[in-house]
Amino acid sequence: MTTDQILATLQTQKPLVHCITNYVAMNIAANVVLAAGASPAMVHAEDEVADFVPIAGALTINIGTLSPAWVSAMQKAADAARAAGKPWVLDPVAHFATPYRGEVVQDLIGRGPAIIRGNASEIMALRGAATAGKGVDSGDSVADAEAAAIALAKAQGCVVAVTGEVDFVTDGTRSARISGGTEIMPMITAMGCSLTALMGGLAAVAPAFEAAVAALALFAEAGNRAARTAGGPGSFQVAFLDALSQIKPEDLADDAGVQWL
Ligand SMILES: Nc1ncnc2c1ncn2[C@@H]1O[C@H](COP(=O)(O)OP(=O)(O)OP(=O)(O)O)[C@@H](O)[C@H]1O
Ligand SMILES: Cc1ncsc1CCO
Ligand SMILES: [Mg+2]
Repeated sequence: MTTDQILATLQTQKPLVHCITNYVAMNIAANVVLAAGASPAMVHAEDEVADFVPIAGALTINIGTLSPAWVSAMQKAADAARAAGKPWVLDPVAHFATPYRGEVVQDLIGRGPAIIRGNASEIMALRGAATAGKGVDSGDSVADAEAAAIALAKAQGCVVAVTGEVDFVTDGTRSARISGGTEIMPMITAMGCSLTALMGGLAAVAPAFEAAVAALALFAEAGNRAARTAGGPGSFQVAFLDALSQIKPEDLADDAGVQWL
């Protein structure tokens, strides 16, 4: 499927996206999913996630503000997604920062995500590479993470998406680079978390590799448009949601900014 077909399908089907994300991201991630045309639900109680996953089109798990009850819910949700044949997307926020985060992420990877989406430092650290990242923000370039992304995709049999100035997506065999967006984007918290939620929505209606590329192309185009009017990070966030809601499938038909490798 092409990016314009994927966006058109999302907007017609309006898939329900089950998001387990962090306290920082919950509001903007839900608004991003809605602006693109899908339907978010932030559901993280351990007693209900396994019942919610089967009614959703896809699941996303972000470990940003984890704690034991949340981790248990993430594990149950991931297992339910696998059992129901629903794709799920993992966002390994700052997993290298503490042993607890690292152990949780390794456990979740073992539960079969369809896509792992992280910034360059997060993806490099998943392959044991030294990184300059300290917390949730990346300290490394995407170019330096490409080899790790390919190795990770091959080892886990999943799609890996690395974000930064120019994004990189790979399934271990095919790869793509996506350019666009603006340097204002990393100045707004939870843009990456929101992207992960949107990627889940697109993975509900398209194969994982194409869905990941489509999510990045959509973010790049919305970022380009918002940068034309924004005066800084505050107004950019508002302009970004407006732009995302105004992008039509045909606006992405030329695949501008996507380099298929
Ligand atoms: N310098 C940049 N120029 C253009 N776009 C960028 C730049 N940095 C990040 N982006 C875009 O911002 C979005 C979020 O990517 P980023 O790598 O900042 O995620 P992240 O570090 O996981 O964010 P967070 O943890 O705050 O949610 C992606 O769409 C990415 O393409
Ligand atoms: C700032 C922050 N802290 C934990 S999660 C999060 C959102 C960006 O990843
Ligand atoms: Mg992040």
